[in-house]
Amino acid sequence: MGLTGGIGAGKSTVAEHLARHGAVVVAADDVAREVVEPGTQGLDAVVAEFGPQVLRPDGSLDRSALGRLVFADELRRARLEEILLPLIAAEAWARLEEVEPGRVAVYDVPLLVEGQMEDMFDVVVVVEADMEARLERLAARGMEAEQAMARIASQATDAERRAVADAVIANSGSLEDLALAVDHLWDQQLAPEG
Ligand SMILES: CC(C)(COP(=O)(O)OP(=O)(O)OC[C@H]1O[C@@H](n2cnc3c(N)ncnc32)[C@H](O)[C@@H]1O)[C@@H](O)C(=O)NCCC(=O)NCCS
Ligand SMILES: Nc1ncnc2c1ncn2[C@@H]1O[C@H](COP(=O)(O)OP(=O)(O)OP(=O)(O)O)[C@@H](O)[C@H]1O
Repeated sequence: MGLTGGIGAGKSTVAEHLARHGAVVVAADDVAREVVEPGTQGLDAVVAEFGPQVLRPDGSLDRSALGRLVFADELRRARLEEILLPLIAAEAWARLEEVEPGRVAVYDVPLLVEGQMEDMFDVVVVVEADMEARLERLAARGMEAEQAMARIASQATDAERRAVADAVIANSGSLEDLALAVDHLWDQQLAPEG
C-alpha cells in the first residue's frame, strides 16, 4: 500500500495505526535521513552540491539550513531530489521487498504523486486535512508558517492526490476520529484474508 498526503496532513500518525494492526511500514522520511548520515555518499553528494554551509559543526547535515535553501528555490530543490530520491527509493524498495508474504507492506511517502509512483501499489491511500489544521499542527511541532507554506506550495495539491487515491482518510477532526477511520480502512480494504 502507498500512503501519502501533504505535509502535516497526518501520514505518520496513520502509519502508526496501521503498524498496530500488523502492517510493516517503511517511511520515506526516515530513509531520507539515513541516506545522508555522516560518512554516507549521500551526504558527500549533498555537500558537493550545496557547500559546507549545510553542515553542522559536528559534520552532520543541518536539515533546517538545507530546507530553507531548497524550499525557496525550485531548481535547488530539483537538484536535491535528483541526488536523494534514487538513494531513498532503492533503500525503501529493498526493505519493502523483504516483507514476508501475507503481511501488509506500507510505503509512507510524501512525494508519491509528484514521483508518479501510483502504479507501484495495489492500494493508494491519501490522508487529507484542511489547511488551518495542518498549519496549526506543524506550528505545534515547531515549524514556522512561512516554511510550512513554502513546502505546501512545492507539493502536489489535494485534488492531484485524490485523483490517484483508492481511499481518502479525512483528518481534520480529532485523533480519536482518525484512529476509527484507520480501523475502518483496515477492516474494509487491507486486512489479510483468512
Ligand atoms: C530538505 C530536508 C533536508 C529538510 O529536512 P527536515 O528535517 O526539515 O524535513 P523532513 O525531511 O522531516 O520532511 C518533512 C516533510 O517535508 C516535506 N518534504 C520533504 N522533502 C520534500 C520535497 N523534496 N518536496 C516537497 N516536500 C518535501 C514532506 O512533506 C516531508 O514529510 C529534507 O526534507 C530532504 O532531504 N528532502 C529531500 C528528500 C525528499 O524529497 N524527501 C521526501 C521523501 S521521498
Ligand atoms: N487529528 C489530529 N488531531 C491533532 N493532532 C494531530 C492529528 N493528526 C495528526 N496530528 C499531529 O499533527 C502533527 C503532524 O502529523 P503527522 O506527523 O502524522 O503528519 P505527516 O503527514 O506525517 O507530516 P509530515 O509530512 O511532516 O511527515 C503530528 O504532531 C501529529 O501528532
